[in-house]
Amino acid sequence: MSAPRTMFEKIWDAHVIVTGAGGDALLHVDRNFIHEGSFHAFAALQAGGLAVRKPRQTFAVADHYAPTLNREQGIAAVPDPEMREMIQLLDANTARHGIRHFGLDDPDQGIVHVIGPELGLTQPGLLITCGDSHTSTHGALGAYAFGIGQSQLRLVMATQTIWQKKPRTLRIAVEGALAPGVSAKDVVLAIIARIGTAGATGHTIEYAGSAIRSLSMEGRLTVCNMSIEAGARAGLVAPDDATYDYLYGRRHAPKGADWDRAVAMWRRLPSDDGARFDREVVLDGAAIAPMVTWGTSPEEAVPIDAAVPDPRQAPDADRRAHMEQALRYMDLAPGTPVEQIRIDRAFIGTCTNGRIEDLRAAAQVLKGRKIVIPAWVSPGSTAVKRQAEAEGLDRIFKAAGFEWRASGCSGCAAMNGDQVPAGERCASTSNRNFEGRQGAGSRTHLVSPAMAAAAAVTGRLTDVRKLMAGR
Ligand SMILES: CC(C)[C@H](C(=O)O)[C@@H](O)C(=O)O
Ligand code: SF4
Repeated sequence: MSAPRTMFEKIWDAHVIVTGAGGDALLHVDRNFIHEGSFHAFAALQAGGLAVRKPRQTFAVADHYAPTLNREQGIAAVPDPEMREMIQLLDANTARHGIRHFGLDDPDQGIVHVIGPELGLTQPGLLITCGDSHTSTHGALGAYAFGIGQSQLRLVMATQTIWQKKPRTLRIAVEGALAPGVSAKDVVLAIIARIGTAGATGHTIEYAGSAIRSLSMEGRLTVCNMSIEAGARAGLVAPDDATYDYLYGRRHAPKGADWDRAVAMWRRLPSDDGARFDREVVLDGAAIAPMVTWGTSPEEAVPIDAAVPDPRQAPDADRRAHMEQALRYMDLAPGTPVEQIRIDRAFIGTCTNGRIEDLRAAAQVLKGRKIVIPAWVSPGSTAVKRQAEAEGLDRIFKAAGFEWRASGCSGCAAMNGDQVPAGERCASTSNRNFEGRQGAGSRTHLVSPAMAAAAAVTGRLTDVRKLMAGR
C-alpha cells in the first residue's frame, strides 16, 4: 500500500508532467481564468508571436473595471477612457485568440472567483490558475487553485503548463459549532488574527474540522478566498456531499454517466487517514465572535466586543511600528471600544462576500430598518443579482436605503472608480484593508455582510448579534 497522502499531494501528483533538477515541477493546468489584468500577458504573447495553446481551457471575464452604475448602457457607462480601454482590450484579446469571454453585458458576467464555481467550471481535483491573488477561492470545491503573475500567465496561455515549487502543507482545523451571528468571514478573520498575514507563507492550507465541514459552499468560498491574506499559496476544503449538491446540474459540471464517474473520482480526493501535514493549527469555532479589522492589515482584527489594541503590548518592535502607523492612518486611539467607532459608508459585495447567502444575511439584518449612512451593494455576479432580485432582496436593500448596483469588483479595489472618499471609514465585506485600498485616504474596516449591514443601520461598528436578538 502506498503512503497516506494529503488531498493537496494527490492533486499535485496527478498534475506533475516532469520534475526538474532543482525539484520544481512542471504541472498541467486544467483551467485558466483571466480578467482585464491579462493585457500584459497578451502583449507578451503577441510580441513572441505565440498563440494560446488551449483556448478552450481559458475563460475570461470583465470584473475589475466593470461599471456598477448605468450598466444597461454597456461600455458607454464606463466613465473614464483608460478604464474603457482595459475592458475593450480584453474583448479584443479574447476574440483574437478564440477564448470564451463573459463581457460586460453577458448574463454570466461577474467577479472571476464568483462565476468559476457558479458555472461549474471550478471542480474538485482540478488545477486552476488565474492572474489574480484571490484564485485561492476556488479551493473551496477541492481544486488546487492559485494566483499567478503576468509572466507566468503568458506561459500558461502558451503551454497550458506551469513550473512550480512544491509548497508545504498546513492543516487548519476549526472545531465545534459556530455561535449564531458568526459567519465564515469571522472564521477566516479569526484564523488570520491568530496566525498572522505571513502565517501560512510557502504553504497550501487544508481547512478542516467540524466548523468548516458545516459551512455552506458559499461560506467555504469565503474562507478559501482569504487564504492569500494569510500568505498561503492556496487553500482547500475536501469535497463532500455539500460540494456535489452545489455542483450538480451547473452548466459546466459533468452530466449523466460522466457525473457518476466524476463523483466516484472526487470521493477519493480527501486526505488519507494518517496523512502528514507539515504544520497543524487548531481553533475553537465556538469561541469565535463577529470580527472587525481596526488596522491596515487583515491580521489587525479583533472581536466586535473588544477594544482597539495598544501598540505598547505588541510582541515585537516591527509589529509595534506597524500598529502605530495603522492607528495614525485609521485615526484611532488604543483602548477605544470597537463598537464606538463611527462609520461613514458601507459596501457589500466582492469575491469574498458577494454571493447569494451573503446578500441574504445582510438583508435579514436590514429588513424593516433604515440605514443612516450611504451604502451600496454590488452582487458578486450578474446571476447572483438576478437571484437576489427573484427573492426580493433588492427591495429590502433599497427600502433600507442601500444603492443596488451591477456586478463587479467595485469598491473592493476601487479600480472602476467606486471609491471611498479620503478620510471616510467604510465597513466593507472585502478582503484587503491596506492604506488607500478603497481609494486614496480611504479607511477600511473588514467585516462580514451581516456586520456591514449592522454598521449601516447604526452608523458605527455594531455587534450584529444585538440587532438580531429577538428577531
Ligand atoms: C488586479 C488584481 C491583479 C488584484 C489581485 O491580484 O488580487 C486584485 O484582484 C486585488 O484583489 O487586489
Ligand atoms: S473582488 Fe476584490 S479581491 Fe476579488 S478579484 Fe476583485 S479586486 Fe480582487
